[in-house]
Amino acid sequence: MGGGQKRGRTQRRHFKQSRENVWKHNPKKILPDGPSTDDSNPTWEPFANQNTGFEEYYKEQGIVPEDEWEEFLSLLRKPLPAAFRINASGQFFTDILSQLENDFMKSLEAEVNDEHEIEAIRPLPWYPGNLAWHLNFSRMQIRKNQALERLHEFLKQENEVGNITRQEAVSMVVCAAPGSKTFQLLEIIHQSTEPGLLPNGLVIANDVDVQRCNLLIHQTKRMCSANLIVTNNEAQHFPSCTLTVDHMEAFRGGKEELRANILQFDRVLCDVPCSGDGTLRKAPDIWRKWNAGMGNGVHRLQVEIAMRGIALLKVGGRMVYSTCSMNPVEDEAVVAEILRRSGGSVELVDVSSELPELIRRPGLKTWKVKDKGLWLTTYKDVPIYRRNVILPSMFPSNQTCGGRPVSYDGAQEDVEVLGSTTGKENVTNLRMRDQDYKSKEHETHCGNLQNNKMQTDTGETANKLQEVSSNKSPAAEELDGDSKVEVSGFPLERCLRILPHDQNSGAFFIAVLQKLSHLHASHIKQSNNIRNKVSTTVDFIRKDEHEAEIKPSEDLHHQAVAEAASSAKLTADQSKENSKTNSMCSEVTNSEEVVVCDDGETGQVGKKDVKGKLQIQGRWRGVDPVVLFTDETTINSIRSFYGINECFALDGHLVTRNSDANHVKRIYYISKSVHDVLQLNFRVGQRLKITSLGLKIFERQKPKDGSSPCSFRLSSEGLPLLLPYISKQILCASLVDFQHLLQYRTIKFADFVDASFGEKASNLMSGCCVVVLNEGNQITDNIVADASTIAIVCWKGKTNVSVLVSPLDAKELLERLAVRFGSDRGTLLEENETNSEIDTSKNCEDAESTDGFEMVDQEGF
Ligand SMILES: C[S@@+](CC[C@H](N)C(=O)[O-])C[C@H]1O[C@@H](n2cnc3c(N)ncnc32)[C@H](O)[C@@H]1O
Repeated sequence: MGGGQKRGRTQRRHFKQSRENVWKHNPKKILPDGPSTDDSNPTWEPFANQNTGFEEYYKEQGIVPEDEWEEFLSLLRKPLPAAFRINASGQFFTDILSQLENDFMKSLEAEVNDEHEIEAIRPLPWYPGNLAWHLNFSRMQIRKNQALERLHEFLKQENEVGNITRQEAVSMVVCAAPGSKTFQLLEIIHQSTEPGLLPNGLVIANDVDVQRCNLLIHQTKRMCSANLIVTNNEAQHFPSCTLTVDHMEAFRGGKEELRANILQFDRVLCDVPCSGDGTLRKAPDIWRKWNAGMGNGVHRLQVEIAMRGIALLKVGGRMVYSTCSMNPVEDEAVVAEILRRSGGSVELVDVSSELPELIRRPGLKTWKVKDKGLWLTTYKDVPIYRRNVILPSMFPSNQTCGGRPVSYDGAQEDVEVLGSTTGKENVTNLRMRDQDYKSKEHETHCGNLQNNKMQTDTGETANKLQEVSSNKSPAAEELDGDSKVEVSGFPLERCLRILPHDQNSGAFFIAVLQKLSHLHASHIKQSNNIRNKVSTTVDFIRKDEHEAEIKPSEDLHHQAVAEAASSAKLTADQSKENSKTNSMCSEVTNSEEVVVCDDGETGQVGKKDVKGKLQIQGRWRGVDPVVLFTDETTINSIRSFYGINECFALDGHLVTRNSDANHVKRIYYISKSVHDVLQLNFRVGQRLKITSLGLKIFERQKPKDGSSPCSFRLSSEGLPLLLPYISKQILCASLVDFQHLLQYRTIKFADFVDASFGEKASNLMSGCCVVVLNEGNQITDNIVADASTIAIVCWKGKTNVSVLVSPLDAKELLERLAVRFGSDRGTLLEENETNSEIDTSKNCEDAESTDGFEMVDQEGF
């Protein structure tokens, strides 16, 4: 795997930047007032864990009642306890659960050191099946505490092999950390399918940052899923993969086929980029950096990404919008803007009865915006020269200077006089920390407002503009009297905010949205107009002639196309982005999934597509094209060598990143759902920039002596999928011989305890083989494998059998066998560590027993 090591180092460096590190060279002095200033005398000092700007901001926003404020701050200043989730689709998940419940929980009883907690380690009460766990120690404490050493080792190892995933407790509610939420989504689709079958669905995970894409690929590789595509597009311009009006001409009379050719999603998770102040406990450097402008700065992008998510959603589908920020400008304001722009096509779902054990707070109905030290309660107060930064959508009413909301007509309902709606009645089912919770700040605002209706005039606006032009700040004057506050009429209390002191976690914001009908083309156009209005400097979406042709009364398909059109036609605009994309790609030329593209050959497109393909070469340069692997000779030789049952389809399911079949090194298996998306992507001219897809199933491996008739070995990741369909090159070993193989890595035929096993092994064809653990001393002539079968990929040489499993995986498997079958764990593990030094590749060239990816410990333990 060329470049694995290099990539590992780069990733480590990249992710170390955000690590828990409270003693760090701090070149900037910390002002008591918040953000730092330049300082030529660098000091070595711990990160400040206070920022008066932060405190003032959140007190004013009223996200925490006054009597909880000290507790809130005190928790924010403590390191975040570690949390992890057991991979329920892992073969050993019940063993791991039992080890945690029966071994670690008991043995660590004495180790509690936190006044908030009575147990050292406990399952999260709101997460089903005891599959998510909370440790009352930060990762730093775990690393340093000797009593926790055994637990630390256990967590590290299980995390590395994919049996558990470190994940922040509150982010388990939904979505993906660098891969962990995607992993969780994959688990969900796999669990809903019978063992041994591939799910009908798929997950497309997208990130604009190619380094994060690579980390995500690494994390999700452990899930061994053929139903994943990782893309590297800008989310706000995520391609539609929808056949547009031009294409539709070619499909007259074939609407059914056309329907199948629209890429729309049942679920979308928008875990958007944010200021991240909900992660203060694990990233304390945010204390130093935080300022109110951070939230304002990402609001526009968040709205754009969320709206793109809505456009890509099927009618009836749901989207989760989430941030790890507590800031209402990034949270409620964005949700309100989605509802406003969607014009009744989207509803905010009441999820108050879900996960009743999870303590959460309702979303705010009112908030303010802070800019350059000024508190702004309404857009009318925004000085003209700040209007390209502070947008109407940041305020609860989205009211412009003209007194009208800038969105669709129905958005008028969004403006209410404060006091008329608090939304409190909608949140009675939530398990609140304080059932009567209602921010005192809110009450104050409400009280003040009841006598102060919102101004919807024009005269006052004119006065303000005059004041602005004379360089005075009308906002400052009005705020002195705290005379008015806007309140959103949307049911924003249905959003949830989780605060650190609710359950000793980080902070998180979640909103669940459901698409009720297609977005009206005019809303899309209006959104574009809004963008043009609010900023003359940003031109996100090119005007689209086809959009205007689509009549709202046309059939559903047309509406779906209209929705998608907002970015389907971005292709031309995206050429502007090319230089950026290309430079990103050039950073990853050594990676496994994203490598330098020598030619644009995809091998799968018709004449018409070739033109598109050449354009794509420019746009996606630096990314190897995905190519369906159709070389019949090779496929037949693989099928025949391993005796792969005909009912296991290979045709149309194998892809590579190399168009020259003779030089293909790795073959990936893709599900039918991934195949369909891939075909659609070819048809629309490869708009999706795919960095990885499917499951590595075969790898080229030549025996030194050329004795094996098959030049591809099985990959460990692909084995569980293929195993039930293999009838040749497969052996059944007793527990002791299986353990010896893992332990010594290479064993001569004559040295197996079970002589008949050695004999059968010697009779196999040279090359790759599979050794299955014979758990119940079954008759071994007819091996029936299923999802619970324990098996490893090996190599049959002239005189011996060697394992093609990484030393780490071998160690883990030995440990699991020891726990399950009660073998002498200590001896076996010690010996295994010694033997892992043995060169496993002595039988064959290119033997990659470790799969070559250096572990990144950022998200580990
Ligand atoms: C809060 S993180 C969450 C992402 C992911 N769910 C995770 O936890 O790793 C935001 C992610 O958005 C990515 N991002 C930032 N801007 C983006 C954009 N315009 N399009 C797509 N991804 C973007 C960042 O690289 C980052 O990985």
